[in-house]
Amino acid sequence: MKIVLVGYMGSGKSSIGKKLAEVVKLPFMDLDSEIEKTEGIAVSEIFSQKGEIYFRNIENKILKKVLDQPDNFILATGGGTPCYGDSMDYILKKQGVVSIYLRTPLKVLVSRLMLEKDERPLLIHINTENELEDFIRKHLFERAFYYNQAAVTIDVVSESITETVAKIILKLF
Ligand SMILES: Nc1ncnc2c1ncn2[C@@H]1O[C@H](COP(=O)(O)OP(=O)(O)O)[C@@H](O)[C@H]1O
Ligand SMILES: O=C(O)C1=C[C@@H](OP(=O)(O)O)[C@@H](O)[C@H](O)C1
Ligand SMILES: [Mg+2]
Repeated sequence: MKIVLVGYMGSGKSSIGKKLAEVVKLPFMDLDSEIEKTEGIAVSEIFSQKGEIYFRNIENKILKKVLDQPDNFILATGGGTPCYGDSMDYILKKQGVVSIYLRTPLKVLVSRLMLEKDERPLLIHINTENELEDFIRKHLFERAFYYNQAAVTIDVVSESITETVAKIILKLF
């Protein structure tokens, strides 16, 4: 089985994906790390040096490369991955792939991302918690159209990473 995690920034795709992969003993891949390996620079540097459009193109190409390989894996995508080009269709049509949307309440995203917003190029212009909440509310509204197409939705609420992993395993295996 190939598992692809989608969802907003801070929903826990990278942390939950890593833990899930350990538990089910499958290789873990993070699309952002794959992009960084290919480009030789950090995602934030790709945004600042080459721009978002360049990032979205390379993200779409590397997603397809990962999905086309024959081995099973757990893949954490980036928050924008399914929302550009034909990426979500490619995920949905790929044989053997189960897509999972980690649906996370706005308040939880705000509190997590307030602590980590400097690591995320789309949030660098944001200063206050109110600004962050407004930004995420609108952005999530636009992006939910893509996330909601995932085969499975897991409500993350505010339980621990281990609990969310257990929830995914119960639903899938
Ligand atoms: N229950 C939880 N599930 C997932 N992440 C959590 C949880 N509680 C706190 N976190 C923290 O929230 C952040 C989620 O970020 P990350 O895994 O990078 O998400 P994403 O890859 O979706 O942006 C991490 O710092 C993680 O440790
Ligand atoms: O939502 C987005 O557009 C992005 C999310 C990030 O990944 P995470 O969702 O893992 O933070 C990363 O791909 C990039 O900063 C853009
Ligand atoms: Mg991530």
